[in-house]
Amino acid sequence: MTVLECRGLDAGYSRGKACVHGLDLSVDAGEIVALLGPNGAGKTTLLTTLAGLLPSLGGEVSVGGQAVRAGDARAAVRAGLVLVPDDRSLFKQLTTRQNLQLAIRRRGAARTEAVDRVLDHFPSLRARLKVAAGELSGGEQQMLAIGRALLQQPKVLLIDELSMGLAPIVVESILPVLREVADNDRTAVVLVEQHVRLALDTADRAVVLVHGEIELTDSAATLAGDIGRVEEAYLGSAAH
Ligand SMILES: Nc1ncnc2c1ncn2[C@@H]1O[C@H](COP(=O)(O)OP(=O)(O)OP(=O)(O)O)[C@@H](O)[C@H]1O
Repeated sequence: MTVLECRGLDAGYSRGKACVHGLDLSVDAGEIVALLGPNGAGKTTLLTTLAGLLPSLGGEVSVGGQAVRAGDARAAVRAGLVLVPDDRSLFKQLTTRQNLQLAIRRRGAARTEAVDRVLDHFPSLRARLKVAAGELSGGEQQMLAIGRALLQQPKVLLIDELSMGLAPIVVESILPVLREVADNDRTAVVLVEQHVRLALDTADRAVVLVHGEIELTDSAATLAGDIGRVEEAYLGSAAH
């Protein structure tokens, strides 16, 4: 079942200068889509626009069949579009626990239960609950950023540059959590990831964005078995 639908989406930083052009993209509930592409392809711009942090320059976005008002971050979160930005945007002076608690409006037992579920996903955060987010390791910060996003009960989790600055072993411990969330909660995940191999191993489908347009899309398993097609799509970008 389609949960996220973009039709003819134009995105960019000023009118008449779109860097994502007429993008059509559908993502199913429980599906992980790896959004790949060279530097400057428009991946961050697309996620930021979906999250309502940038006004879109045209086209439509809907979640669960309901149109989402463009350029309205609150409307995006209410619709279930939740972004984990590449800088992770944690409250660095606040503790891990406080960062998690700020993400949920619910009170009392429901809040404790929701935080507990996140800690089940990321057990290493349990020992770090009283530590300021700024003191956490890069991997712990990424876990906290994803945990905080999960507390907002996303229908579509948008993750920008998951592995930025992290050791591969740390990334490999985080990626299975996305699979669990997709499989068990039917959350859709759009994952921007520079490590193509890791992304293809985790995702159901991959989309290669080049100069703001979809150059290639196929099942992740198919592309993992023919990585040359992905490389060609990237290299093709140099010829544009
Ligand atoms: N704040 C900004 N203002 C104006 N133009 C921007 C801004 N941020 C990015 N751009 C431009 O928008 C285009 C798309 O950039 P974007 O960051 O979305 O690409 P990306 O695929 O995420 O690449 P990267 O992996 O390098 O982050 C690029 O040409 C970039 O220079």
